[in-house]
Amino acid sequence: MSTLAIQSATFLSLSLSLIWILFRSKITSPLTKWPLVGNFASLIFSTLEINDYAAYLLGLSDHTADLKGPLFTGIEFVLTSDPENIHYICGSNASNYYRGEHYKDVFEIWGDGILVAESQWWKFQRRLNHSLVRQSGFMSLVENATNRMLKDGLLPILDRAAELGFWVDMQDLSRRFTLELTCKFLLGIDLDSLSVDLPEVPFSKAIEDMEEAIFYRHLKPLRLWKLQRWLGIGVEGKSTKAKAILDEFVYRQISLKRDKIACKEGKEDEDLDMLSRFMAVREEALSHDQQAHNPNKNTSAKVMSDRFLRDSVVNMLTAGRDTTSVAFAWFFWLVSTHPSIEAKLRQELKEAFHLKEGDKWPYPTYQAMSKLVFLHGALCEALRLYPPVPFNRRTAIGPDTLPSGHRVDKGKEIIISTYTLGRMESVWGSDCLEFKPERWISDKGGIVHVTSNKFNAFSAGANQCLGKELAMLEMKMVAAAVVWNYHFEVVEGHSVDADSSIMYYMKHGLKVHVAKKV
Ligand code: HEM
Repeated sequence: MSTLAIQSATFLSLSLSLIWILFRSKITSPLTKWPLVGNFASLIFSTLEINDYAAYLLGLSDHTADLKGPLFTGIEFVLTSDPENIHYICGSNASNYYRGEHYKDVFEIWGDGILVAESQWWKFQRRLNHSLVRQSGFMSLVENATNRMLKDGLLPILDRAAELGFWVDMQDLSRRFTLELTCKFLLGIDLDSLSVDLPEVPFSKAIEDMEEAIFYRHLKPLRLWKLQRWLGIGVEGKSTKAKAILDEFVYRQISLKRDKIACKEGKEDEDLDMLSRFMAVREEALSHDQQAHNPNKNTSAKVMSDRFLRDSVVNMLTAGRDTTSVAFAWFFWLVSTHPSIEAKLRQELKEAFHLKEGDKWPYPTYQAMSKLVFLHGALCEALRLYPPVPFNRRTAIGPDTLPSGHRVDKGKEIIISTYTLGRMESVWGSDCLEFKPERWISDKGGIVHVTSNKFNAFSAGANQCLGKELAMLEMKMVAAAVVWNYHFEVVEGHSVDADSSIMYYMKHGLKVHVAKKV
């Protein structure tokens, strides 16, 4: 090698080492805004997963930090996990905050649906979806579908894995389970993705590809990812193809449902699925529109389009499926790695349903699930430590000062780190990182209710999750049946890490060996 090459290599490695030492050293705080790269310098050099990095930053800054991205990127936001700020932004001063100017662009998968809508259009959808999940018979539909999918889908797969000794990916199985269940109450269909050969479901994969692109849109300048989308390259290219697959599936379901309803013309329609109801609302809007003085012209016009049906389905599909499946994966992992808690969960099931070791699972009703206080605590703990939606964002409509004293200008984005909030010592105590279902049980044996500005997994205020009760019910029914029937052992060498996505997925899934208990 020539002397010049050796000198250049030495200079380069010395410079890199110096930069590395500067960024990693204690004298340089990650909260320091560097001239060109803003606060992102330390992020580039960090080996932490992004949510852990947010927790680390917030730990250094009393739980609120004003952050800036590299020059010309336009990335600038307040990151917070301060419960008082959360209460203020989502509750007492919520009227000064909205989802944001580019929100619909970033979350294009949701079209104009409830998860991205604002003002009157959001109110209309909120009322509609609320009435659908509360309609009589809906919970029984969910109960029957859950038990049937346990009996005919999930449990036979786990039995087979236990008998033949092969490992299964519990994250993948949970995702298939919640997909089947959501498709049942939303579209009234079975996909058969929980059959033993575990077939690929293209539109399910399409949703994951779109979610990956959404995550990176939070880290890239707007112009960059829009250019990538226009060029059809990288995750953006993948996301565009995914959208076409998803839309094709949903529009086909709408058309099939229309045919089905047409065939039943004149007969009483007993379908409880949400798509049938969205269609009925659309028909109603069409008939209202023919009246001369329809006071809700704007809403009606939106409801009348097929796009309304598409967006309603996609919003409910992603809201109901991904969140719950992520919660399952972390719950099963926590239980499999905490044998004393697994034993307490089994003990609770024995007492509640008069079971002895080896008894067959009785598939209790959903009302009976309210007896399971320890299970409730264990699920809340999983949601606290591993919230399926690890962050949420809002944008200031006008200038404001947060309770933490931070100024926010008009248009400033605020990112709420739900992940950090669940791990804060000042909120949860010195054992905040421990999996302790007992913290959710009162001295009298009842459930401890924690306000949503401290336990934010389902968000807070007006936009709080509409499916919270449904999700808790579904999780209890599945978790109880699985914990009673099986014990999981994580496959040796399998690493359980979080993925970079808007959902707190496990990067490599959850590979477990299954042992039968019954
Ligand atoms: C463990 C399970 C779940 C978690 C952790 C969860 C979490 C959340 C969060 C954090 C939000 C707020 C999003 C925002 O502010 O932009 C939300 C909203 C929502 N969730 Fe859930 N969710 C779960 C299950 C479900 C289920 C099963 C359904 C459907 C039946 C559902 C339907 C919705 C809807 C419709 C909204 C929009 C509410 C609005 O903007 O008014 N969720 N959820």
